[in-house]
Amino acid sequence: MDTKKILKKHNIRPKKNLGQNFLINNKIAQRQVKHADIQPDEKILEIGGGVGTLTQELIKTPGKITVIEKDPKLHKILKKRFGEKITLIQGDAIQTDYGETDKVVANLPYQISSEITFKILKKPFKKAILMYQKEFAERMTAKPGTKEYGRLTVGVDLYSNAEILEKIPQTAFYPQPKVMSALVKLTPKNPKYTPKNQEFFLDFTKAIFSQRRKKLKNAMKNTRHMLNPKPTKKTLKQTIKKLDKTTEKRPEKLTPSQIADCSNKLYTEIQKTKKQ
Ligand SMILES: C[S@@+](CC[C@H](N)C(=O)[O-])C[C@H]1O[C@@H](n2cnc3c(N)ncnc32)[C@H](O)[C@@H]1O
Repeated sequence: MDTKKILKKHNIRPKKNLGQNFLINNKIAQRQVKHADIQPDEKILEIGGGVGTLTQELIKTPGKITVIEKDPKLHKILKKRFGEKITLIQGDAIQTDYGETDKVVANLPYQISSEITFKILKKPFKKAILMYQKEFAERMTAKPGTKEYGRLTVGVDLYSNAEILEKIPQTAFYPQPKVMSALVKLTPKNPKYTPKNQEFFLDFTKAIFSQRRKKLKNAMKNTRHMLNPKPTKKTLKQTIKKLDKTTEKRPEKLTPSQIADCSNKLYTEIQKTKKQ
């Protein structure tokens, strides 16, 4: 069914604060669902159902579809359109415990891109096909040494391989967003090493990228207070010595593996001093 017609019929005025840029191009929704390659009985989660443009494609697959929608008015429309065919949750996807899921397919409300991405990544999943603002997608998939490379890249890389599938023009949405979008595929990865403490790693990454143009050793010294557990000055000095040449580089030039190595070594040293 035509998205604009449904919006008109229900007198929906798109809400900016809920990121309501509705997809009006069914072909894109179809491609998005095809990318997800949904198998019988797989648990599929859609975040932000809107008036159901993507949902109407998802229900054609053999998956078990769960849709979360925050806006009560849109929730009502989805209930009327899809009834028993889907599990429908009215609520905030950030706060809601949506249980286990195999695949996530969504045109995300862009203001929660970061928070919802990490929520997805931190739980077991097989694949996610997600629409983001193009700039955000480029930061997720950036290479070290580029201006887009940063803590988002490194954080996402810890859990998954991220790939831009296609760039999507503003005309695919109503109302048209100011910037282009991009469809991204996330697949979980088996890390070569597991950072001992993932939250520590994410804090460490945030800390050092707040000083991305300083040498790592100085960035680490300047941001000691941002870490939990916080290393003593002595522990930090010892770790920097052990890390040797890596700490002479700028954070923006380090690969995700090098950053994880630094974070792991620091975390291990902190644990050692705690035991003493
Ligand atoms: C970009 S629109 C996509 C709508 C629809 N899936 C489509 O493709 O046209 C984002 C949707 O997410 C909903 N939304 C915004 N914040 C949300 C949140 N925190 N939790 C769940 N849904 C949210 C909005 O109301 C809106 O329907």
